[in-house]
Amino acid sequence: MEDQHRKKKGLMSRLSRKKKKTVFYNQGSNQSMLAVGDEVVTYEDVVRMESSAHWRRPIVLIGASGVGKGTLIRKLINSDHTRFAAVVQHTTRLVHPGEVNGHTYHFVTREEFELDILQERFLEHEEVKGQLYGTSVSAIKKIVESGRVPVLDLQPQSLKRVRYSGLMPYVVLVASPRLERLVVTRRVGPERPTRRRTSFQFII
Ligand SMILES: Nc1ncnc2c1ncn2[C@@H]1O[C@H](COP(=O)(O)OP(=O)(O)OP(=O)(O)O)[C@@H](O)[C@H]1O
Repeated sequence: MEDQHRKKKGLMSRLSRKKKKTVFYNQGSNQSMLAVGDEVVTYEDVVRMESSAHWRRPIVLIGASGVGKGTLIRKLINSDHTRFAAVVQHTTRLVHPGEVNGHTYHFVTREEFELDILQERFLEHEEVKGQLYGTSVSAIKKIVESGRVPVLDLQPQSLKRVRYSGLMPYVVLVASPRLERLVVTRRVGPERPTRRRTSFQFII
């Protein structure tokens, strides 16, 4: 009996030792979304988190370029605008006629954008043709506060940031169908005039 008790105690103390070993990241503030080092977390406590009336968990899709993430996001949002919403990106590009600030994009100056980068306000950002585009934590939180579920796609390398952003998203990997299916369903049309079979292999 005592032997059994000692065995159990031994197991418990091994578990709690293991738990203590795992703090590799500074998780304190908003500033701390980046890893302190490049260590990989090998163990962490996991709890089930459901969406509630107070916190809608964002849905983040990841997957190869062209697999259909954007298409799925549009379908989901169009299925119920009162429930799901797209995340409005920030950009430094000029406003085009008919575009509305805060609706199409949050239009900001390069100085404002760069300040936001320094303050780690973006989950990810990129420069395309000399203009900056980024997905901010605040744009996602705004949707959550409106009682809707933000739906967005991110690069896999942004997952570490999203992990420490406090957003607690559901992350869904959009896997590709088989090559034969891709060739049939993504037939050449006005949208994709010259898609070759080999280019599908990048999606798989
Ligand atoms: N289930 C599907 N059946 C047929 N065509 C599809 C399907 N899903 C997506 N497509 C088409 O495949 C192309 C790529 O889709 P989409 O832009 O949604 O991919 P993506 O993963 O968002 O790509 P990226 O990350 O490069 O923006 C589009 O032309 C889209 O119309």
